[in-house]
Formats: sequence, C-alpha cells, structure tokens
Amino acid sequence: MIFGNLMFIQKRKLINLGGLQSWTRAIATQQKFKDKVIIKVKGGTGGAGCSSFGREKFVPYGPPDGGNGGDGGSVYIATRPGIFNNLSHLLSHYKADSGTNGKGGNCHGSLGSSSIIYVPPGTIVKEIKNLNEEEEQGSSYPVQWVQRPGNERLPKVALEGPSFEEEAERQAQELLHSKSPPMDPYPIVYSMMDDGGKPRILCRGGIGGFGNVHFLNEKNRSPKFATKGLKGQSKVFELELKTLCDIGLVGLPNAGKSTLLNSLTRASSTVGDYEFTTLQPHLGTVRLISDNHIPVSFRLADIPGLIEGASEGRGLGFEFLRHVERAKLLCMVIDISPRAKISCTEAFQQLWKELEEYNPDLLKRLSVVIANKADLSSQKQLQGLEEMVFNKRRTIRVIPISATQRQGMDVLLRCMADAYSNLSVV
Ligand SMILES: Nc1nc2c(ncn2[C@@H]2O[C@H](COP(=O)(O)OP(=O)(O)OP(=O)(O)O)[C@@H](O)[C@H]2O)c(=O)[nH]1
Repeated sequence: MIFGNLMFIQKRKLINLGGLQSWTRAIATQQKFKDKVIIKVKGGTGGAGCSSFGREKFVPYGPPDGGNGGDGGSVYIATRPGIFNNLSHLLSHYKADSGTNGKGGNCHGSLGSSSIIYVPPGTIVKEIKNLNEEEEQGSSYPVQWVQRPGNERLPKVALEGPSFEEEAERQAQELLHSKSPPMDPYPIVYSMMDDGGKPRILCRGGIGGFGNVHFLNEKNRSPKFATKGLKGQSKVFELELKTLCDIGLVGLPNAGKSTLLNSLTRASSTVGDYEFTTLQPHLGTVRLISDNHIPVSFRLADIPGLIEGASEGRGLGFEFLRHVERAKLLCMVIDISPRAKISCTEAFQQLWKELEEYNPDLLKRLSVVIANKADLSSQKQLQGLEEMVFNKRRTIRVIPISATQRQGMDVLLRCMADAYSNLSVV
C-alpha cells in the first residue's frame, strides 16, 4: 500500500515537470502493450493409483480393488477475438490441475481440470524448450511405485520366469502405452487465426497411476502395489502477436488518429493536442452492415505517430514500423488544417517516403488517405492533396473528414469496408 502511494506521488511529481507534462500524462494513462511474451506451461500431474483389498463380513481377505488415479488436466491455447488486443494480459506461468488419487472399492480419482489460455487472432505460438525432455527420452515411461513391488512375501515354491518386480514393470509399461495420447509435433508451432476459438494443445496432463487391481496375475494373487501418476508435460513457449489489426491508421503525430479511432469504435485511445500522445497501438472493432446487407467487421488500430527518419530508427522508429507491418491494410491520416506543422502535401510525401524506405511492400497495403480536420481547412488544401495522391497512385482514394465533428464518417467507413472485403476475397 505504501509502495502504491509512493508510485502515485512520483507520477504526480513527474506530471508537474513543466515541459515533460504532456509526455508523462500520456505515459501515466496508457496501458502496457506487449506483443511478445515467454510463458512457462505445465500440465497437471496424474493422481496415484491405490493399493487396497476388499474387506467384507466373512471375507477377511478379499480381492485387490484399488482404483486408478485421475489423469492430470492439460493446458490449451485458443483465440478470443475482440476481447484481447495484445498479449499484456498473459501471466508468466500456467498450470493445469492435478488428478486426484484412486481409492479402495475400485473408486477412480477425478480428472484434473484443464485450462485454456486465450490470445488474440494473429498470435504465433512457438515451443522453445521442453523441460522434461530427459525423462521423455526413450520409449519407456518413468514409472514410480506407490509401494515397490517385490516387497511382498514371496511364495514358498520358487517361481520360474521374471521376478515380481520385472513383471510389474512390464505390465505398467504396457498399461501406460495403451493409454498414451497421440504424439504431438515437436516443436509445437501454431499460427493462431480467427478459427472460432478451437483450442489447441500446449501441454498434456500426466496419465493417472494404476491401482493394484491391474497387477493381479497368475503368479501374484495379492499385489500390494500401485503406480504413481506421471508428471504433466512442462514446456516453455514464445508467443508473438504477428497480425495486429486489419486496418492500421498511420500518420504524423497530432494528425488525429486517436480521435478518429475513438469516434469509429468504442476504443478509448488518449487524445491530446501534443505530439506522441499515443505511444502504443490501440485497437477497436468496427462493425457495420454493407450495402449488400452483409455484416462486416474489422479491427482498426491507431498506430503511434510516424516522424521523418523513422525508417532509420528516429522517434518511435522501428518500434512504430514493426506495428505498421502487422496491419493487413493501411490508411494514412493527414492533418489538412492550416494549423498543421507542415502542409498536407509535405506530410503525405514524408509518410510515403518513410514507408517506402522501410519496406516498399507496405505501400501496396495503402488503400485510403484520410484528410482529417476538414472543418478547419479550405478546399484548396484538399485539392492539392488529392492531386498529389492521384499522381502517386490512382487507385488510392482521398476522403475528407472531421474526426471531432464526425463528418464524412459514412463515406470513410464504406470505403474501408470495401477495401477490407476485397482483401478478404483475395
Ligand atoms: N478541429 C479538429 N481537431 C481535431 C480533429 N481531429 C483531431 N483533432 C485534434 O487534434 C489533436 C490531436 O489529436 P489526436 O487524436 O491525439 O492525434 P494523434 O494523431 O493520435 O496524435 P499522436 O498520438 O501524437 O500520434 C487533438 O487536440 C484533437 O482534438 C478534427 O477533425 N478537427
């Protein structure tokens, strides 16, 4: 609690530092954005089998009746679109529940409950380490006993063939192989797409132990041992969000990207009359009905402001361009008001140049140029921009809007939906 208060005071102090005011306010209010995380995942351990014998009135030495232990739960991964925008909600460790032990009277233990890790579509999952690789080597399972076989009293007549211990080990291996799950690919690599949330396995739970009833045979009529449950798989995964959004809004700082995102979606990206208000991408989902009465939905991201020299690492530089690469389509947002630091044609040229220098393929994704702050600008400025865009590529549309006054939104949305639908068809 004291630590919490200190943090709060420190933030207040920072905010009052004159020139840094705007920067710190932005930092203080923005959530963490993570696009790459490493997680450790562990399946649950199987419950132990039970060694017990039936006891009833007039039956003092009944048959073995130890139940099996329950299998440990597994850990799965699935997509959940619209809930998570990035990977910041993930923890560093995930573990499924263990199965419970078997009991006498042939009562089997219950299965450990499995867990599912949810990620946004576009996440790439890679297994980078198998923590129980040594134990999994070879074709035999590492069997552990609740009570070691061979401790029981041996029959008076010497038996031929394998010892109790060897026989029990062979039986346990046979049982485990018959219950073993299908082999998973190694290493696991999944590309998590919007596939209706179908879970995929990360770590399987351990197989539950076998009760003593399984070890009853001609030679050993009273097996006083059972197996312990196996450990669950334990692996380390790297998760990376490759596709951030369907449409990315790119533009110079202060162009009005956040304002536009907030007015088109339910997102609440920080808006401020200063540069670099946005330091991390924010996402929102646009849902609309197309002219053909078909519901269309796409994810829109407000990508932090691009500045001259970003392709050489200036400003948010590579960080910014990495996010741009993850958008399927791009829309440039350009401030066409006379208040803008540079003219709209210069801004367009600068953005074009930076994207081209970083990766010329990015320009192929450009479908719309949004001429924002049209409420403050004259027709002449808009015409100048339209001519320049037309000369660069005829297929790019220029749409004048006012994000604050919500003017021109219908045309813009229709244009975005068309571009997105064409992309989906391809
Ligand atoms: N008059 C007018 N002002 C606008 C319009 N859109 C945005 N603004 C203002 O422009 C300023 C910057 O808006 P933001 O949405 O924070 O700009 P941004 O592009 O997200 O800025 P960065 O976070 O620096 O990249 C704010 O003061 C907005 O109110 C508009 O259509 N008309």
